[in-house]
Amino acid sequence: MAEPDGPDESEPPSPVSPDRDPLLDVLRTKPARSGRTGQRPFGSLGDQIEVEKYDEQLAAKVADLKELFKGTISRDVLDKTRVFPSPAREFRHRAGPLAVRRPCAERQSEGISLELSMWDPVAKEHSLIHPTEVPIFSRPISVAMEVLRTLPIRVDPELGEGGDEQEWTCLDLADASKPTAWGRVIGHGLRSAQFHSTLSNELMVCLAYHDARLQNLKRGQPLPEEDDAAFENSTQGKRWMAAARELRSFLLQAMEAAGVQGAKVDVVGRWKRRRLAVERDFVQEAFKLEDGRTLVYKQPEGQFSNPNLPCEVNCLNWLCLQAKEARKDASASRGRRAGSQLLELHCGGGNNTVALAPYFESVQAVEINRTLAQAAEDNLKSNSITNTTIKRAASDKIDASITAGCDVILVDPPRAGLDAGTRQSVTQFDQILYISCNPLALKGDINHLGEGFEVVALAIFDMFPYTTHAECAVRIRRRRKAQVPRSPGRRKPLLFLLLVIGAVVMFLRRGGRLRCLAA
Ligand SMILES: C[S@@+](CC[C@H](N)C(=O)[O-])C[C@H]1O[C@@H](n2cnc3c(N)ncnc32)[C@H](O)[C@@H]1O
Repeated sequence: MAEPDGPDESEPPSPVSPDRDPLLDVLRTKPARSGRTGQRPFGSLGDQIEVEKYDEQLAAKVADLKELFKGTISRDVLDKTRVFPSPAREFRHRAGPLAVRRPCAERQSEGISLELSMWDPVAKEHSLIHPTEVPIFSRPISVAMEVLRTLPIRVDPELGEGGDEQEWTCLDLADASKPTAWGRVIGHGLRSAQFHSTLSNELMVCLAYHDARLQNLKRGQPLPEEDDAAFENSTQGKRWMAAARELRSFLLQAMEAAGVQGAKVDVVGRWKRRRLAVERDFVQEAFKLEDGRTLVYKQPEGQFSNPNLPCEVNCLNWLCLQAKEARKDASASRGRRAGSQLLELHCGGGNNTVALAPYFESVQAVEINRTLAQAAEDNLKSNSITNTTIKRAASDKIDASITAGCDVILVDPPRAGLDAGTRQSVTQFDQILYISCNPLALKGDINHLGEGFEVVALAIFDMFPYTTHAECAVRIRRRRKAQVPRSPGRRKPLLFLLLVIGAVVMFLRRGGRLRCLAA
């Protein structure tokens, strides 16, 4: 879903109730808000989440999606759509970046020291996030959000409500008579916070900072206090690390108090071209697939990963089944070895790669983003995958040496769908697996393949509950020659050829008869 190093595309879209804003209305009537994706903009978490209506809302979403795919996917396949619901609460393992705000005087007096807010593109304002009222975040994330609000972190006065320049002191939690030093360090320049958790209760909190001095520095140019050009050894870096360790221990205590089992917390600080991590700048995800394997994934800070992990596991299980089907299909029509080599584009950190590799003899995986390509390499190693090569490249710029021999392709493009070059190369494959977080782009790309291909399986994963968004996946195969429906346009040249042949035969026969008469 994410552009390389671009904005995080895994943000929660605006919650909507199905009767107010059905998908089709959004897709058909709203102008494209993010480039050519035609998608509704991602938005804030309001007060419209109705957990008790989850099933009803999902049913409406599925009906809308089936309606959308009518004419592109056969009736038979639509009827057999596999729908994978999400848990109705605590399903989101990513949140942010959420803007940090200084609370109004009234909230300060209630012990709130910072607020987290999100830009609401519908209301056109920042709306505050109260994780307890919006029960979609994983436990580690909601506990961390809640505790951050009350820790003595002193954010810059300019982040306050308009005109709220009032001074206030954040007192040390241990000694309520002393102002806290670590809270000042953590709060100084803090602009946003991002959260990333795992099913095994790991949590990474990433704090993004503004430092006016860095704006004008050239790449590689040090700050005055960076004696040996290393931020972590500068006074500022050391002070931040000490403060971040304090913060981490408060977060860990809060997890324990909330009964979050086996919690592990990391805190990362990010400035322009500078980054510090208390321990690690990634989380390690682990889960079990239906084929019995337990997979482990390193997910680097600030990079793409699917936000709804239960849905992600369903998606991987479905892909493994479809990989088997694609191979069976390919070998039935083209011989035993057909379908044994996979080309995967947009492999990211290797989520699908690691899951699918054992289902093929070899895999070539392509990713444009350097950090993700490296994470994919690491993930292959930690899962003992040896039949896969990762190539860092743009999907439309890969040469024949990579694609040679591959006859199954998997694509998982960003929200905009396939670019023109990749669309073209996909048509060379007999078996196509396509995962998409944008049904509209998926539909366009399937239609572009034309009549030579057919969708044979469709799955809907409810990756973004309470919104109009969903993740869809399809298996597409090239039709066998006899199955390709002839369009009237294609019949015309054939008809013409038959007429010409008929005329020539008639002419020859008449010529022969004349010669006979002359003899
Ligand atoms: C929706 S994500 C999927 C990532 C991965 N398959 C996963 O499940 O984690 C799309 C991925 O495509 C990558 N990407 C975007 N444009 C690309 C391009 N032109 N060529 C190759 N990869 C690209 C992004 O960096 C991102 O990792």
